[in-house]
Amino acid sequence: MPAAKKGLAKGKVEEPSLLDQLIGAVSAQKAAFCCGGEVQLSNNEENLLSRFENLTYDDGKATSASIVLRWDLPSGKTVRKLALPPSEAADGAAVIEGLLKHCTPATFGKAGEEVLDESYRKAAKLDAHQFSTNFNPHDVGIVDAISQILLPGIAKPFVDGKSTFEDNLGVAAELYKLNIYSGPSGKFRAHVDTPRGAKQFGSLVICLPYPHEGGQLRVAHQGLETIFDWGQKEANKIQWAAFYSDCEHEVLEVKSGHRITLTYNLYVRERLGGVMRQNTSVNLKQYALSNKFIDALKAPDFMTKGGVLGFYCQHAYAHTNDNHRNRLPYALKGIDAVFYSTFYHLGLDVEVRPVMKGMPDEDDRKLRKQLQGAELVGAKLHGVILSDVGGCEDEGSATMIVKSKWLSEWYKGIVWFNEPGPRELAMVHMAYGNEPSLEWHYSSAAILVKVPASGSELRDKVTKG
Ligand SMILES: O=C(O)CCC(=O)C(=O)O
Ligand SMILES: [Fe+2]
Repeated sequence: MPAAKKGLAKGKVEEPSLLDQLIGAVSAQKAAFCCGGEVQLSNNEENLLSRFENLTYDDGKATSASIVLRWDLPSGKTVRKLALPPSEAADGAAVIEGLLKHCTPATFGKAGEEVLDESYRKAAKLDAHQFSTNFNPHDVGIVDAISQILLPGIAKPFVDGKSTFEDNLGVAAELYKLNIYSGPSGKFRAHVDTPRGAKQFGSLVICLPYPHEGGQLRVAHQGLETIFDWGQKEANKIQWAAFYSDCEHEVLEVKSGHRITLTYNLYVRERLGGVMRQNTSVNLKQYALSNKFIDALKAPDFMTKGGVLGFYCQHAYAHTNDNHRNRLPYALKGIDAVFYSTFYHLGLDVEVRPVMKGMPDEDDRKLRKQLQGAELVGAKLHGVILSDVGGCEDEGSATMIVKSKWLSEWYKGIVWFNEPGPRELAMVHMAYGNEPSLEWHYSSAAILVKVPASGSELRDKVTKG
């Protein structure tokens, strides 16, 4: 830590205690600037077949098949292949020499230009379009681990005009280069990677199983550093590290062998919610619901005057919690997501609203009659309403109090598909009586779709699709 160094130079201030150092290392997310690990290789076909059998990592580690690299020869007509770890029989060393022959020297970015300088970076490279591999960091849980450790430090809620959400974000790892740092002098001096666009937040390095010594990766951030030493004599595992773009890092000199790596750019991207977007990769027309609904709309006697379809969400979303409500509709899942996105993509007016079904018994007969078959639909999603109204006799019935404080409208004639699902506390107010007490009201999240009337422009548009 810089402060400690200054103190020591004067010979007055003592080294911070181990505990202080530990606290310093954990504070303000400092410790979560990089992560890494290893994945064992499995040569046994049976093990590979069952490698996704374990639900948790407590039950067994993820393993990887041995890795195959294929690359194009400059003519573009022939493809070469290298299996890793190298088998002696296949004369791995000769194949590596062949691979190196088809690589070009790796450059690095300096003041916006690609520079070749072997005193700074000595390595060979293939660009992502020049090779392919059966290895994918998603398969062995590496991308999930990065999402869990590095993403929270950068996933600030982003605003898309409608909602703010950070739980919906995930990590995309894009293959960037194959690099070979060969002994005795392969290296990459201390540098910071150039992010490729605003959504890149870090880099992932996968060290493939090939014998080498040295070539440690040093990653530094705010006075802390981690060293990843991947040298191995008997290459039997894949090792990896991921770090934020603003971390200084370097590859120390490789002493012997070849340090073969795959590098990936890490991007932050929407993980949940894509189904609800205009440019989704899901074809909503393939939902049975979509076609059935279009058929119904085509029938002249189906909701001729238009109306409202209602579907109570089947999953719980904490929709009256101020921190969570903005994530709807993007956090909808399962059948709720299918229902919402089907109608949304047909171009209809669809919203998630809180609904209070079954208001308390209403004493006032006139009001009771009026409200028969009506549901109280919240005007929008919002936090729990706490009110001190209701403590006196003349403050009206519970129904009237809720209606006056809980921003809502009465809806009659909603065509419901199902019964209310999970309920959340929506409003609390005083209740008049001998003893002071509280009255609690609950709402369910529901998806409401406005069905256009027969002959309307919108209905014609939807049916002609
Ligand atoms: O190979 C490594 O460990 C790091 C490589 C690196 O820093 C880079 O490709 O920018
Ligand atoms: Fe780098």
